[in-house]
Amino acid sequence: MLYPCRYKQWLDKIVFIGIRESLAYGFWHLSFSTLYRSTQVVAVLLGGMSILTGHVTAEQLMKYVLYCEWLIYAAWRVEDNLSSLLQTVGATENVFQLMNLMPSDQFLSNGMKLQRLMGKIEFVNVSFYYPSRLTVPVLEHLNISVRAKEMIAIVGLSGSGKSTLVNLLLRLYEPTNGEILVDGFPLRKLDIRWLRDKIGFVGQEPHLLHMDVKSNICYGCSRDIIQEDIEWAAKQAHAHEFISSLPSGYETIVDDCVLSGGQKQRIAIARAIIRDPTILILDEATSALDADNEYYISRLLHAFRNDGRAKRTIIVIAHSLSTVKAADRIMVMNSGRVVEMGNHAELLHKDGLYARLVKTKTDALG
Ligand SMILES: Nc1ncnc2c1ncn2[C@@H]1O[C@H](COP(=O)(O)OP(=O)(O)OP(=O)(O)O)[C@@H](O)[C@H]1O
Repeated sequence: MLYPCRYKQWLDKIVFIGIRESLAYGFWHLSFSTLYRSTQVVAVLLGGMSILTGHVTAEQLMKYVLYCEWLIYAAWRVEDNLSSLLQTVGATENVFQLMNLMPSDQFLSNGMKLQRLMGKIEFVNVSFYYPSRLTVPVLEHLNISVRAKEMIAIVGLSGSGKSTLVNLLLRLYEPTNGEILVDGFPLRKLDIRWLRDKIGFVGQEPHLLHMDVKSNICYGCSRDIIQEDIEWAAKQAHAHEFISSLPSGYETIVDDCVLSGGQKQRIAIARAIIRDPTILILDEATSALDADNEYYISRLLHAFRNDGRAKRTIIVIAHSLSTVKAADRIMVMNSGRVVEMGNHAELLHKDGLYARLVKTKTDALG
């Protein structure tokens, strides 16, 4: 009941401010119009009498009325502009407050940069609560070890903590307890920019920026990229064909509303693999793909797994059996804990949660 109550309080506040603003505007316009019109009436009445008595000429009266009108109109405009100016000053203050915010500590401190990242990942007794929900444990005493160049699939019921685990690995949050190690070094001691540069991440809802496809694919990539690299990445992600059919091919301007969910996901996958990351993380990155494209992406993961040169550590949160089967090991999560670990055949044989997930939804596990 806490959230609806707070929401209502804010709505009431907005309504109160809105009513006050409308009343103030109404009062101001009423008084100004009254003053404006009555000035004209008084001027014409008094001026008319003065013309009759011969004190002023009709021409002088007309000039007087016109000057008054201009003056009042100008005063009105000044007031209008002044109130816009005050609103702008208020908004600018907020913008400056945001600009003055300091980056978080992890960006300010210079952490370690390893000579070569191998991609070994360990979670040692990691527990985690989101700062906004300190009473609900999301991960509890997690102990995981992912070997360098291993492909791990994470499956589990919705809300079991799969994305949270990835958020911790990306250091978007710090574990409440325990330690995450990368190549044996504590994650919090590594240079976060350097580490993120070595990680390719595709999230559940990838965002495209309003620029051409080419720039969207190489966005955030620190090495020099040529057109062949971009096309190679797009081909790997099975995006080349649809990109080539766009009006200007790789130069077509796109954004979030122009492409379908599956097309955006394929561009995001191309964006992740063009960086040649040591660690590739896919969080439900194929959820919007049709069966054909899903199959091709799982083949790509297969290729990464089997080709010695392309091998990298891959963590994939997936809902599809074809992707999950491509993994060396499958990690099954339930209520923030790892409840099963093994390959597809071993887990089926175990007849636990994984087997149940496979049985209930033959091709949907995440
Ligand atoms: N930013 C957040 N603040 C508070 N609680 C959160 C936040 N993000 C997730 N949670 C909670 O943490 C729990 C785990 O969420 P998480 O997204 O990690 O699960 P998931 O297994 O990835 O689920 P799904 O498969 O539906 O994506 C859920 O109960 C969720 O409500």
